[in-house]
This record gives sequence, structure tokens and C-alpha cells, in this order.
Amino acid sequence: MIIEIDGLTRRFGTRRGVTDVSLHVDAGEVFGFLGPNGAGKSTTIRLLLGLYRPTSGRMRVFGLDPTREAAAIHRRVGYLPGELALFGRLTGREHLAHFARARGLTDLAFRDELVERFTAELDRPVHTLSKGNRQKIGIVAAFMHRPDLLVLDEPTSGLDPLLQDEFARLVRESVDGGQTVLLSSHELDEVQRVVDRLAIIREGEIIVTDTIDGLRKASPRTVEFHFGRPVEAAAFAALTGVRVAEHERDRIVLSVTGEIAPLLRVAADLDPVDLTARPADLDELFLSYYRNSPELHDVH
Ligand SMILES: Nc1ncnc2c1ncn2[C@@H]1O[C@H](COP(=O)(O)OP(=O)(O)OP(=O)(O)O)[C@@H](O)[C@H]1O
Repeated sequence: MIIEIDGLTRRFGTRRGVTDVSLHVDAGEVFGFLGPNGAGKSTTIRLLLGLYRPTSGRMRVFGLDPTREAAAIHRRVGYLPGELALFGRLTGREHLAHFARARGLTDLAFRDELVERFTAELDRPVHTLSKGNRQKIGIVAAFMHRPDLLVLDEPTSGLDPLLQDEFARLVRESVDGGQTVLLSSHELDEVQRVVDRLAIIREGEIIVTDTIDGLRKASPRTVEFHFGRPVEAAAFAALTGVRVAEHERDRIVLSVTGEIAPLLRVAADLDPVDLTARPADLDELFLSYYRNSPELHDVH
């Protein structure tokens, strides 16, 4: 296991940072860490890298304790912080040279490949660069030494769609080559193409950890019936795992997480004339976790 977090809590005075966070990331996995702004993603990442001390709980990265062995962890990590701190008057080239020296990196072929793939602008002072162009330098710096673990805090913010695709390819290549990736984001789109598993954090607490497939299977399907005459919804509402989302005279829309056969038996007795069903929409499920909509959370 590359990352282990068990019951991790960090408070900032009376402010909540993170509360009782537990998760693990296996070797060779891309793990997504999702949540709205202020949910506690960056705090968790900083704790993992030994940049904050925990109030309580246990963490290990490569089996090492971040509060005591941060330097040993950093040697094996590529970190792209959410707020990239660069020296405004220095160029990208100067930054990368500095990072390469600090890591004792002498083979610069992969750095050059990344610069080209991300069309990073290396010869202008970074304060003259757009957010996206600064982000490219951060990406090159995080990946160029092929670290065992990549910790990427909102990595594609500011990148155009083509470069987001390039980034997704780079992440997949990295894990194919044996690296492990922890990737935080507040957007499902940013992570759903690349992650194997994800955790959703909200108000400092993990509310679900699952694979994308698992989330999809657990999320409700929408089933709509039309009947030739007005019907009552009570028999549907009584079924386990069925919620009546809409009901008007001869039309009923259901949100279904339970078994389909009992539902069809109830419907058949009412002589339906039409039926449409659509699969789970991951975006809706994801937003419901952000909003904390209770009926969807019952599925976990
Ligand atoms: N150094 C700090 N001092 C005081 N409060 C802090 C500090 N760092 C984080 N917090 C608080 O901890 C909570 C979690 O913040 P964090 O930055 O981890 O969220 P996040 O999920 O990374 O959000 P974002 O997507 O906006 O970066 C917030 O309520 C924030 O105000």
C-alpha cells in the first residue's frame, strides 16, 4: 500500500480542516480525491506530505510517517500544489533547472519530452505567463523525475481541453509504468476518465469511497411509466429502493435503486402503455453528494 490514512483529523483552532478521514491508495492505482471548494482536499494532501501536523489519527506514505520522515517521502514524490508558488521574475527554464538540481536529476530527456507535449513556455519570466501556462511548468516539474508517487492538487485547472487530454494520457502512462497517482479535483469531469477509484470529501469528511463503476451501479436509474388512465402512486412508493420522483395523473417517474422485478409486477397490474428507462447519471449522483441529498445517500 502506498498511502494509508486512518482516522485523520486536523483542526485549525475552532475551524474544521478534516475530520476522521480514512483512505488507502494501492501501488499502481490512480486515486481521485473529489469535493467542493473548502472540503479538505488540500489539507489532507498537506498532511500527507508532512506540511501540516495532524491533530489526531495515523498516516503512512511508503510505510513512512509524514510527521517525522517527510524528507524521505518527498524524495519519492512529485507534488503539484493547488497554488503553485513560483518566483515571478525567473523563467520556466530556470525553475525546472532548479528543481532538477535539487533532485539530482541528470537525465533531462523526459523533461524535454514533457515540455514539448505540454507546449510549455520556458523562456519568459513566469509572472508574464497565464495561469494555464504556469500550470504546465508545474506539471513538468511534478512528473519529470518519474517519482513513485504523484500527488496532484487540481492539476488541470487552467488547461485547455487538448492539454487536459494530454494530461490524462500522461497519468495513464505513468501508472502503466508502475507509478501511483493521487489526484484531487472539484470536478468529476477532470477525474472520471483517469481514476480507478475515488473518494468524495465534503465538509471535512469522506462520504463515499468507490470505483466509478461501483458508483454508477449504486446510483439510481430513472424509470418512467405512462398508463392509459390516472393511477395511484402508493403501490410504487411502498417498494424498497423505489422513490416516486414525479406523479401526474397517468404518468409516474420513479428513481430506482432496488430490484426491478417487483417494480415491473406492480406496474404490469396497472396496464402501462409506455415505459422509458435511463441509466444512472454519474453527474447527478456526484452533485447529489455535494448537495447532500438524502435519498441518494441511502444507497451506500
Ligand atoms: N492554514 C489554515 N488555517 C485555517 N484554516 C484552514 C487552513 N487550511 C485550511 N483551512 C480550512 O480547512 C478547510 C478545508 O480547506 P482545504 O483548503 O483543505 O479545502 P479544499 O478541499 O482543498 O478546497 P479547494 O478546492 O478550495 O482548494 C476550510 O474550511 C479551510 O478554511
